[in-house]
Amino acid sequence: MKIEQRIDEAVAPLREKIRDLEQSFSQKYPPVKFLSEKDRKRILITGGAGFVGSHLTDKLMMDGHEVTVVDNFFTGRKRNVEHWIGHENFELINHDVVEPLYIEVDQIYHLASPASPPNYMYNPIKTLKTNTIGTLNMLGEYTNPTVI
Ligand SMILES: O=c1ccn([C@@H]2O[C@H](COP(=O)(O)OP(=O)(O)O[C@H]3OC[C@@H](O)[C@H](O)[C@H]3O)[C@@H](O)[C@H]2O)c(=O)[nH]1
Repeated sequence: MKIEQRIDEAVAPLREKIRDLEQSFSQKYPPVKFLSEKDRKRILITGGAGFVGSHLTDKLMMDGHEVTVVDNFFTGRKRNVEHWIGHENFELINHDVVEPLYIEVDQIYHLASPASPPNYMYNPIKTLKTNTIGTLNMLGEYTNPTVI
């Protein structure tokens, strides 16, 4: 094998890494208001990758809050919130609300549920667990929560 060919092969993965880095630096987020520490809330949205949750995520992020989305992606999709991934005010956690979650927040929007009837009936027992144990988990983990 020629030396030039060897060099090309060794350099190819580095070129790819540089391209990825350039892309991540040039990534633009939707415009976000600046909120002072006093006004900025830490908000948890369960089911935040779903239809309602992802629009709520957009609104609260653009208002300048810190948003944590918890979703098990049963019906929701990562692509619904992917435009926020990497933003300092945003976090995405793949988690099933039936399991406890320890996280300190000021407000909770609890939207994790298979809302549409076919999804609701796909596994009725799991749906019941999500709606009962999931809600209890959201209510129980916080000292002074506002759960909406
Ligand atoms: O156990 C579960 C079940 C569901 N989820 C998540 O909860 C979210 C629920 O979002 P869905 O889009 O299914 O449901 P939504 O309530 O947001 O909207 C739904 O009701 C209103 C209709 O107009 C919409 O078309 C319909 O999608 C999803 O992201 C899903 O993955 C969990 O995180 N855990």
